[in-house]
Amino acid sequence: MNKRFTIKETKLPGLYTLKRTKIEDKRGSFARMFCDKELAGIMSDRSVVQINHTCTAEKSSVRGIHFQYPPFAEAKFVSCIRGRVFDVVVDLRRKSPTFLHWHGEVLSSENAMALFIPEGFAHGFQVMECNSELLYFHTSPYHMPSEGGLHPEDPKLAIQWPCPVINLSRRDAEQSFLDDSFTGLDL
Ligand SMILES: Cc1cn([C@H]2C[C@H](O)[C@@H](COP(=O)(O)OP(=O)(O)O[C@H]3O[C@H](C)C(=O)[C@H](O)[C@H]3O)O2)c(=O)[nH]c1=O
Repeated sequence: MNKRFTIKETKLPGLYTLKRTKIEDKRGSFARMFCDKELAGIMSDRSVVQINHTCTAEKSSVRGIHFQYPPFAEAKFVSCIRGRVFDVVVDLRRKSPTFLHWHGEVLSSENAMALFIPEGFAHGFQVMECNSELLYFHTSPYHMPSEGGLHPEDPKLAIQWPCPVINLSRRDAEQSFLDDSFTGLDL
């Protein structure tokens, strides 16, 4: 059987795009969403401990940008199973040569693209089609006290969102902008 994922590293070390192989026939298509054997090279000794699902109704809505502090820092495998989103990750690893750099990737059910996001990155997305749905595979359990967040319109990040940012949760809208006191995560 041919490989089920095409894996490529991005310009942010440790962040990978994965394109699912769609097996298509007259009924439609079949794709594998996760495979510990084929993804062992990037999953390493991590395992999936939680799977979350979000549905976001209105185009231009933004969720995020979130992360968890160590020891609850998590790797996330994010896939879009309906619609289309502009997915954004920010490198928060203090020792990284790309500290505070961001990467944007269009994930859609159509392009079958996913992101593997290692520990030390913050994640958010903007909906580009209404009623878009994401699946997240997490390698660390949700731990609310360890949650951290960045404001999606933080000038220090200068994220180029494709549409005006709307529908932020109260928590996200109230995130303060980064200042020089933020030195990142020590991972
Ligand atoms: C993340 C999470 C949340 N929750 C509860 C907490 C709230 O009562 C409710 C909604 O949480 P929140 O508003 O933080 O959901 P999002 O804004 O979609 O957050 C997510 O969106 C960004 C883009 C992400 O990458 C994270 O996976 C996640 O933080 O679900 C849970 O019960 N378990 C969880 O793992």
